[in-house]
Amino acid sequence: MSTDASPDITGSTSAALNGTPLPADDPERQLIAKAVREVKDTTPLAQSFTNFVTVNLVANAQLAAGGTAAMSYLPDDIIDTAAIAKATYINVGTLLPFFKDALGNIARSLQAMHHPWVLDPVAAGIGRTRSAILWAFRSAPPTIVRGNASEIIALAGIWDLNVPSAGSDTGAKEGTTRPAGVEAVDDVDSATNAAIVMARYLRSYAPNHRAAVAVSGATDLVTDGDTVYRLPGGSSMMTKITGAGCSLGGVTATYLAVADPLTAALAASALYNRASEQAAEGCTGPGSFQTRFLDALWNVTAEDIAASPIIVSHVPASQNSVSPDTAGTA
Ligand SMILES: Nc1ncnc2c1ncn2[C@@H]1O[C@H](COP(=O)(O)OP(=O)(O)OP(=O)(O)O)[C@@H](O)[C@H]1O
Ligand SMILES: Cc1ncsc1CCO
Ligand SMILES: [Mg+2]
Repeated sequence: MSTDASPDITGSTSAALNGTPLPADDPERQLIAKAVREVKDTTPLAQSFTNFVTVNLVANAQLAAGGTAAMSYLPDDIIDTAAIAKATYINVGTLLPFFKDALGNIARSLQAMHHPWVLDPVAAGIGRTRSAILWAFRSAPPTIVRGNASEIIALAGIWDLNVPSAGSDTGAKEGTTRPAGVEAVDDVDSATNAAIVMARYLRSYAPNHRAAVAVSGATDLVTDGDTVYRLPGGSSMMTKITGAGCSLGGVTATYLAVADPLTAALAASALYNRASEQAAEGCTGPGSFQTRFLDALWNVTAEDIAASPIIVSHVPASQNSVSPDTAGTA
């Protein structure tokens, strides 16, 4: 890895927002606006296998963004629904022993169908059963992984991806199995290298070689493996309701139903930032915040979402040789 002063493969040196603003006329902003409008116009179905704590918020958020929802827990239901849904969301927050084999089989079926899906690796690193399920996804991986920083670092460890340590030349792995519960104990920037290496790994399996990883936090990070996008803003009230991250994963799947993975992840993150800012104005606590947040998901415009502040940095060309083959894959 790099032997100069740059401590990670993005060239980012600190938690500060390194990089340059995404220009107002960048084509990616048009793609974001198009995805947001297309969801509102076409009401696409993204199905979910999601946790029992936040299932209602996931469905309501997908509806508020303009999509539609179907929650499935039977493997044959999920496969049948995948044939009619444009994308699927799998969230491993509340597992049962039965799912140990079922979820791996479902992922392999989705892979055979070339069906795009989003994984939220909730609490990655906690429990042998969850780790076995996440391991099973390694050879039939999702199109997008969306999690908090600790989950992304832990999943990279479970998948044995060769994530270079920030500031070192050793190639040592970060966060091999770091248990973090459902809440992050790492900041978003510390998951940058894990996110880049993971995105490259995902895209090596994607039918059209397009994939993305989204890391949520005070400033969200989205990468396709070549470019890192940081999306500041939002409201810390998001940490006072359960399911902000889970429903972000569901809405990411809604956008994935109509858009490429990078655009879907950017659109969902930007929508959540703008909607949570709007919701925080005048809320009196978590209850009114959640209600106002659903209204804001409905009311924020495609133009507002596409005009969001986005900071871009490119993975240094010298590191572009990092590939799934050298990233610790089997
Ligand atoms: N301190 C913060 N300030 C602003 N926005 C935040 C903050 N923390 C989280 N968010 C936003 O909250 C949403 C969920 O991110 P978070 O990292 O909390 O997910 P999570 O840990 O998976 O959540 P959960 O597991 O509770 O569903 C994202 O839209 C993110 O931008
Ligand atoms: C609180 C909680 N426990 C398992 S899943 C979940 C929702 C947030 O991830
Ligand atoms: Mg979560």
